Amino acid sequence: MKVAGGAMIDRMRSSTDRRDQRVRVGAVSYLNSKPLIEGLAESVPEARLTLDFPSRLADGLARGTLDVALVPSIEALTDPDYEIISDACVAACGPVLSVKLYFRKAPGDVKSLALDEGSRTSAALARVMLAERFGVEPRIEKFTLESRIEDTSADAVLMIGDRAMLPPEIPFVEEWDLGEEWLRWTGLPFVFALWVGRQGSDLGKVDMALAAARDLGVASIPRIAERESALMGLPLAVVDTYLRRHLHFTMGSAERQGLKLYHSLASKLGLAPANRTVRFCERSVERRASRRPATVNA
Ligand SMILES: C=C(O[C@@H]1C=C(C(=O)O)C=C[C@H]1O)C(=O)O
Repeated sequence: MKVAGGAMIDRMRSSTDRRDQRVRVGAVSYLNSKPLIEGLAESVPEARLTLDFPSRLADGLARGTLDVALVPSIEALTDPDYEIISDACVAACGPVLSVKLYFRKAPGDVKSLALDEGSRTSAALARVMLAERFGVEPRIEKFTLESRIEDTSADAVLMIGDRAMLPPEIPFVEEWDLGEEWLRWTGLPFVFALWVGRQGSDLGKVDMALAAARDLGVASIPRIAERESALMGLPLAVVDTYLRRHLHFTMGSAERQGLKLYHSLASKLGLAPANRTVRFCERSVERRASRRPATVNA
């Protein structure tokens, strides 16, 4: 008999204690995920939607307190039972605007790196780029969700999500947009987050609903941008351009290629399990051509 570890025990407990039988869906609370969850709560009443930071969603899925989550793309490799259940994703082909690495020293001289606590994928991507391109493997520090960039003295600081969309008030010697750097380096789009569930779990119609919510969300970007810019206090043009031009929300073959390359580079550095490939649930493989906006790289 296999002895259950902490995460497995949590998972067993959470599945036996449950009175609420609704499918527990976790989505990222950042602006970038709004087009993926448009109308989702209403369209699948048999699901319960919660919003949180990406790293916390990954922990919830691992512990079994979530059945499906929009997790950092590196997390798809962490459990052999995981599968990607939708072609809906958060991706960029060029500058992403909300994943920034700020340098106090030239990249080749970085000895300490503060990583946004909300991130897993960009955190590993920053380390991959520094190792592969500059041969540096800095000491890692945590950049907490409450911290301001002035609070850390690390040589480089990674910030993601809504707070990364505002320019820092202190000067840095160099700044990378990781979507832009990845495209320049590999010629491929980058997938930041994707919908993952456990193979064999009964998700009802949730996987279909995720694609439908994305289609509705993408068609509703002008309305979402108006609503969110007012809530966030950001200019409408910035929010609209971010959602319409910088991000895209469908995983096609180029995105899967980018994901595969990223996973192999992360594994090589010991940041993801080696010799594991992600499993795509049949319905998650997009049959249409990739719909990246042509203007992004122009
Ligand atoms: C584009 C972004 O993608 C996010 C980046 C993630 C990560 O680095 O782990 C996870 C989820 C995405 O929502 C962003 O947060 O700005």
